[in-house]
Amino acid sequence: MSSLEEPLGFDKLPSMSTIDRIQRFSASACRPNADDMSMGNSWVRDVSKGEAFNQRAKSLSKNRVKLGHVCIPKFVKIVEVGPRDGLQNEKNIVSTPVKVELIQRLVASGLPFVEATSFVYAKWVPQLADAKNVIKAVCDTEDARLPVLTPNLKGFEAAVATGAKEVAVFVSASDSFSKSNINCSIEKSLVRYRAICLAAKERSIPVCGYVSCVVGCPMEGAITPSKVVFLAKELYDMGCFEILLGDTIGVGTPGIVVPMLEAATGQRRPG
Ligand SMILES: CC(C)(COP(=O)([O-])OP(=O)([O-])OC[C@H]1O[C@@H](n2cnc3c(N)ncnc32)[C@H](O)[C@@H]1OP(=O)([O-])[O-])[C@@H](O)C(=O)NCCC(=O)NCCSC(=O)C[C@@](C)(O)CC(=O)[O-]
Repeated sequence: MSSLEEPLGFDKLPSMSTIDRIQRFSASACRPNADDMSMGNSWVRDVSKGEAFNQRAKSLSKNRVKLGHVCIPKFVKIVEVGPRDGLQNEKNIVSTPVKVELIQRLVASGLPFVEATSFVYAKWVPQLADAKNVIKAVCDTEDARLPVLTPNLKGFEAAVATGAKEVAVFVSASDSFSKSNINCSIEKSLVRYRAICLAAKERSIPVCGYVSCVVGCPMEGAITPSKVVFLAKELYDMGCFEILLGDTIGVGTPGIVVPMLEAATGQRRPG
C-alpha cells in the first residue's frame, strides 16, 4: 500500500471547532473573488495565455494544508448536483413543484451551490424538460448560486432569458463519450462553448466548465492526463472562471487521480 492509499485516520483530521462555522456554511465563503469571476481576463492581462493558465493552476494548488505526511485541501467546495444530475436519470419524471421545493430545501440546508437543471433537448432528457419553469421559480434565490447546464447557444439563450444567473458548459475528455452525450466531437463542442463564453461575457454571466471522464470512459477506457490538461486550458482560455474535473463513471483511485490532478494544476508534466 502506498502512502497515498493509506486511509486518513480520524485522529489526523482537524477538529470541526478549528474550522470557522460561518466560513463553512455561508454562500459567500466559496464565492469566487472578482478576479475569478471576470472570465479569465485578469490572468491574461500581462502574460501569455499559456503562462496565465499555469499561474492560475499553481495558485490553486496552494490551497492545501499538511497534516503529518498527508496533504489535504484547506477548504472543500461542495456543489450539490442532485436536482440536475440526480433527477436526469430518474425513471419517473418528478413534478416541477417538487423539484422547486427540493432546490429550496437544499439551499435552506446551507448548501451554497446547487446545480438547478439543464437546458438540453427535451427528447433526450425528458426529466428536465421543465427547466424554464424551474428556473423561473428559483432564480431570485439569494442564499445560493444556482448554475444550469447549457450545451449550446440555444440552451444558453433560453437559460438567461428565463433568469439563470450562472451557467456551466461540459466537455468530455473522451470523443466517444462526447458523441454519445451531446452528439458532437470534442472539437465541435469547444466551438459551441466558445460561442457561449463570448455571449456570457457580454452579459457578465459567469461560466464554469466541466471536463467529464477525466480518468476513464465507459467506451474508451483509461484517459491520459494530457487530454484533461488540454481541455482544462481550453475552457479556461475561453473564459470559464472555474474548471470542474469529473470522474463521471467513478473509476478513480488515488493512484490515477493524483497524477491527473498534479498535471492539471501544473505540478507535473502531463503523461
Ligand atoms: C446537445 C444537444 C442539444 C445536441 O443535440 P442535437 O440533436 O445534435 O441538436 P440539433 O442542433 O441537431 O437539434 C436537434 C433538436 O434539438 C433541439 N435543441 C438543440 N439544442 C437544444 C437545447 N439546448 N435545448 C432544447 N432543445 C435543443 C433543436 O431545436 C432540435 O429540435 P427539433 O427541431 O428536432 O424539435 C443534445 O445532444 C442534448 O441535449 N444532449 C443532452 C446532454 C445531457 O444533458 N447530458 C447529461 C448531462 S452531462 C453530464 O451528466 C456530465 C456531467 C456534467 O455531469 C459531468 C460529470 O458527471 O462528469
